[in-house]
Amino acid sequence: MTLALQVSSAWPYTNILNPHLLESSFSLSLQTLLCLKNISAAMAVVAELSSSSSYIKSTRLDTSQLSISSTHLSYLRRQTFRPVTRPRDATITCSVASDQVQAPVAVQVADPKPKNDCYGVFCLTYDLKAEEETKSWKKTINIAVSGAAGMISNHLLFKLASGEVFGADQPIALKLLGSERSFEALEGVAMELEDSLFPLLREVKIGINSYELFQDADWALLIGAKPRGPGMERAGLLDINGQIFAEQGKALNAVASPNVKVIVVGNPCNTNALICLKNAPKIPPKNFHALTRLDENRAKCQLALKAGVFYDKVSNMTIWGNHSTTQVPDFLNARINGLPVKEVIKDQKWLEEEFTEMVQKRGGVLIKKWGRSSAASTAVSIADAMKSLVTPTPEGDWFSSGVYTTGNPYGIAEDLVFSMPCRSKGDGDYELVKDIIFDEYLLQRITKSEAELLAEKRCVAHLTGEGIAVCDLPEDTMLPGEM
Ligand SMILES: NC(=O)C1=CN([C@@H]2O[C@H](COP(=O)(O)OP(=O)(O)OC[C@H]3O[C@@H](n4cnc5c(N)ncnc54)[C@H](OP(=O)(O)O)[C@@H]3O)[C@@H](O)[C@H]2O)C=CC1
Ligand SMILES: O=C([O-])CC(=O)C(=O)O
Repeated sequence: MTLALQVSSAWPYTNILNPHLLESSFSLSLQTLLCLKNISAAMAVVAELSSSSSYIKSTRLDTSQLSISSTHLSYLRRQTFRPVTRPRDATITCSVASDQVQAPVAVQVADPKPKNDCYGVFCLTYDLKAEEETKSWKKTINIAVSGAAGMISNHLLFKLASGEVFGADQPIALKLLGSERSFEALEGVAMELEDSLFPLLREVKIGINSYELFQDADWALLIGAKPRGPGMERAGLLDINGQIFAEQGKALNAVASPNVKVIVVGNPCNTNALICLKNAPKIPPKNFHALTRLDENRAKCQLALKAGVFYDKVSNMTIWGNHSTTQVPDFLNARINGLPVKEVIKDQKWLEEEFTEMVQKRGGVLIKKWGRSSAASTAVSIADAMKSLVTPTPEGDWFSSGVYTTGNPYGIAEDLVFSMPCRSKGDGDYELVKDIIFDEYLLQRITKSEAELLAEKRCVAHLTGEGIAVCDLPEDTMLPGEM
């Protein structure tokens, strides 16, 4: 919106710094500052804005425009200012000659509809339809990301912004959710996004309020979660993280696009996804996914290594069940060069024991080497999971995703989020693959993972609206990253 102001030296520029006005990012034209008399006065203001105010996060001055971007509402709250309801984005223009002195006049609000908060360069307005190169682009989609200052996001956001997932004609808006703790880091992330000059990245918003950040989200990538600390019981982790995902489910239900696609990454991701969907009754349960694509990718890699082929020759790889050490990498239905795995790798013992355990515990082995959990490969797998939903699945193949079991054709207990084989037409939706074969070994392993998820579900009953929680989790299972 536009605020028309007449500015004079009698209107001290410190008013510009009024935190109530600074409720959101705004820009001042250089011309406005020239009202303060001359260019050196303007430069002095810039210097002072930069140095004296802790809530001014960056200033930029070029020959035509000074933009001061700062200020998230929540950030201001931390500065103990109590923001009042103000226009969110203001352009202050000056209509007086630089040497004129005038008394301040009343602020006129030209457009009462507030524009969303935005970060830095992403506050500039643009018209995609006005440019030849962007005229044919699709409508901008909103992608909300939680845990946006974390390690996985740090890889993922740049892949999304590059156009790798949605293509070169799909502009995107990133809505980055952090917390009090991570707000500064989130600003760092936003600055790096600014400096990357991605043509497709049209909007970036950062904040700590899921109801603001999830507004009209077309995709929600829920990555933020508390890691399991030393001495923490799995039941404790389920409860702490479950509360985060219950809250985020409510926020999605209230403000996201009704057909939002949700990918839950934060662990324990299957049960977090179940909690999230139970708290979002307006969104189809089918739209919720728990990320098991990393497990699929890990399994493909190990089969390729054993068979002595490159990993692009491995297809039809299903991960069944929970993203935990009970997950089942299905070598019965997988293929190498189009042939059943068992025709290529004849070592059944290796498949049942070494291969299976290697995939289940790959995350933990990596943590031992790296000193931190898989971040880059997880980001790649999130991008893969999204691409699998927005591009048609190649004929005869499928991908794995943790999805809602109700109506599944495999006899898996209803009302869980369970990794299963899916195919997509590329419309964001998926269907479960029907022609799957089972043997005793596979069924037994699937049953173990199912039992674990049923136990997790009982343990979070207080978060899914199903009564009192009872935690009888199996002792011998862990997250992939735990050792
Ligand atoms: N499904 C899968 O295949 C995989 C899942 N994961 C899981 O993804 C999640 C994120 O991993 P990664 O990015 O490496 O982790 P990081 O620790 O780098 O970042 C995670 C973010 O989670 C948020 N967070 C931390 N503690 C809490 C808390 N108590 N409450 C709310 N949020 C918290 C923090 O953001 P903020 O302070 O902004 O809230 C932090 O930035 C983890 O749960 C991890 O186990 C990891 C690898 C694979
Ligand atoms: O347990 C973790 O946090 C890491 C994880 O999920 C994985 O590597 O698959």
